[in-house]
Amino acid sequence: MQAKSIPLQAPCPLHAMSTARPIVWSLAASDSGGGAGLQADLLTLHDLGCHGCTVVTGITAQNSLALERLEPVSIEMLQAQLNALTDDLPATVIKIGMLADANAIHWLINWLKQYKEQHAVQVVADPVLASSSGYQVGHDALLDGWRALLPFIDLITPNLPELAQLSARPDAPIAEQVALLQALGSQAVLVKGGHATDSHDDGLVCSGAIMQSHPEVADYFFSDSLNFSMHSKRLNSPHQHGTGCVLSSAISAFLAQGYVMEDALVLARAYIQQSIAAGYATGSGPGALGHDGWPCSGHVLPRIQMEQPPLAVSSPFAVLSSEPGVYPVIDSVDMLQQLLPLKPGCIQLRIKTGSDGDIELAIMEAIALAKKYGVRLFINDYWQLAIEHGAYGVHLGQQDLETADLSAIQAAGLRLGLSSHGPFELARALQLQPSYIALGHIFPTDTKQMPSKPQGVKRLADSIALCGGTPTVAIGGIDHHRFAQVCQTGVHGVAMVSAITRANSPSEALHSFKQQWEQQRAYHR
Ligand SMILES: Cc1ncc(COP(=O)(O)OP(=O)(O)O)c(N)n1
Ligand SMILES: Cc1ncsc1CCOP(=O)(O)O
Repeated sequence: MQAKSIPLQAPCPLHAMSTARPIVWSLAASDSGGGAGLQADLLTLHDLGCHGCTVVTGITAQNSLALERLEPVSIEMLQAQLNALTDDLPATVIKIGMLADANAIHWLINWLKQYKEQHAVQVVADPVLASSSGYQVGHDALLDGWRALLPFIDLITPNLPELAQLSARPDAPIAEQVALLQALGSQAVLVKGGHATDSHDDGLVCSGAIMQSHPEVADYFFSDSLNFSMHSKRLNSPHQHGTGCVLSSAISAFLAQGYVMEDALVLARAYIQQSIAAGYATGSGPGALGHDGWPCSGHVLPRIQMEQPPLAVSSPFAVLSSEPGVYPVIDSVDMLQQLLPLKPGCIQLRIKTGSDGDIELAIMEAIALAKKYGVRLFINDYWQLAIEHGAYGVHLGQQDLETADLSAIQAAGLRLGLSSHGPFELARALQLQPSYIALGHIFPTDTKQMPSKPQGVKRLADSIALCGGTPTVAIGGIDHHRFAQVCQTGVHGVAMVSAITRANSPSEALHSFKQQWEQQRAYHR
């Protein structure tokens, strides 16, 4: 197994932000100390490329040491603020924080019900039931109000004490407490494990024991279609006032930017990690989080755990001998024969139909031919045959991870390429330390039905930054018109199906892409 490292460019992310800022409303209370509440929400939303509007639900007198007084605003004033925003500044996402009065919650439920019937809006709620300094915001009537609000919330983000209050079952395992919230109408729940971290690896038991010395913080996500946990290194900064507000605002911002829920959660967790690291003292108590912009470094990404036992490998997969470069993805030995003399950076055999016998024959022939020309051949899906016949590498999708024997691929010294379709899958792929990560689809494609939306080059650049030293390959809808902008992101390889295989002359098309690649790489190095 070779260990030659590839010179990788550190691309400057183009940022996933455009000049048009999606609007997010924050319904929350003002924190006179500036570290939490509306103030933290606005800083976060702006930092992540959104425009924050505020609906003040209450005013607090607090500093870094204590919350001394809280005054709810009147229902009339709530209504006036919401009316003012509705016509002129409609929300993409509504973030709800501290609600200080049970009557106001019941009024809000009716209002939200109507608003959601008329507008495509997502609602993220952080049920602030007690301040971090110990001030109890609510009692039974407020809790009942929150429970009645649950069916109108797309994601609720309680910490463990808040979950215990909402479920009224503090001693039950987390999953049981969440099931109670789901029975009341919760669609998705993110339980923040930062407070009590008797962090059992199955994530399902909460003894309530405080173990602030535990090296990891874990958050647990539950929805109808997906459950997973996110694990991050515990940062022992004293300056963590407002973390819940920043997390829920960050999730709202990423949702408003068009990310699906699991991607928004992973990016928000990365943002929190970065924000805690940038925390700073304000007064003589716990200070505020820093706001350091779009997450663009892999070390802030959480470790994702979905399965029992978790997917793991003991060491990195074999590294590529050089960057992937121009990377045709083809489905026949015939096409391989046409392209190999042009020596593409890599090539992939991706056969989706045919008998087992024909497929094995094709794989054997392809491996022999690629060796003859000294071209690195990846086999899509058929990892056992790739091992058996000595391919250079294997390319797998995330669903293939459920059945593939990663240790066997690694032990055989084969390189592993993994697909990803967004930050959640990217984080999951990175923790397996593959030889490269494919990022796609970048543009609309007719070649394959995709469950996700095209990412575009801005997100491609952001993902490349998150991958750090792991080589990246862009795929999906890349043709002659789009090739240059893809190369400019600093990606290490460009995989293409139709732009090469459906060209009048596939070999001429490959030749031209190779020339452009050399020019672009020389220019951007
Ligand atoms: C380089 C490269 N990137 C992505 C894919 C897609 O692989 P996968 O997710 O396994 O989907 P199928 O190719 O099996 O449809 C790829 N093949 N190559
Ligand atoms: C296999 C695959 N995986 C993500 S997009 C894609 C198809 C890419 O094909 P094309 O280059 O023709 O758009």
